[in-house]
Amino acid sequence: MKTKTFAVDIDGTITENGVGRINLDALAALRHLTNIGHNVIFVTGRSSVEAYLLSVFGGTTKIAVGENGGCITVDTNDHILLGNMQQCQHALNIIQKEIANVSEKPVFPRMTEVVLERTFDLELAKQVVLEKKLDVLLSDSQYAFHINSLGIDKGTGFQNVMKRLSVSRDDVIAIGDSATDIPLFKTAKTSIALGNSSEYVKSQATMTTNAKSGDGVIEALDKLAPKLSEV
Ligand SMILES: O=C(O)COP(=O)(O)O
Repeated sequence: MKTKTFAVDIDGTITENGVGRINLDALAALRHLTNIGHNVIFVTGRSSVEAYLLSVFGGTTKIAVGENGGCITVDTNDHILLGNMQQCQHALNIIQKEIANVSEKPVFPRMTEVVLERTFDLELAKQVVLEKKLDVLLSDSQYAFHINSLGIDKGTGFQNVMKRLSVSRDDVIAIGDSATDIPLFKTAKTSIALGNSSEYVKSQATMTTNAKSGDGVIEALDKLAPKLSEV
């Protein structure tokens, strides 16, 4: 059996979205996959340091894609910056002039992106980005809105990791729940949208689960289990 690489979202996938509390059974299942030789890599809109720490304490593969693909942490003091913070800050200034109630969300420090409270109409902000020809991408993780440099998403960030680990698409399994996970789904042969995903997100995955978040992760891993015995 060949080593598989799991690309796993955090919020809404192994945590209760908005609360940040980990489903311990889901984490134990991911640790088990790591123990039997698979890669389990967190790919999140959180900072890559949070995801890296989760991999240390959780016992999964120690490399993390954060900031929606803008930043990869490969070691305690080794971060690969793919996005450009200045571009995102510039876009924020312009969006704030055009739209009310746009404020930064208090989050752990970011190196390549801006994170916003979900307190305004994202579609309106996307119009501003188009009209002003800003080089950024706006997205909604259901936990926060994000401003990332154009060309940066979870898919491009994870492709960088695939190259580093010499992993091919055929051996990647992506698990997620929100629109920001769709580019990640596209990097994987098998993609799993959890029960708490919107119908649109589900339509972009190759598999769906009935159960939500962490329970959905366990349901998906049970379905895949026959293919995932010791490598
Ligand atoms: O948006 C965030 O900061 C976290 O969201 P994610 O872990 O679902 O990507």
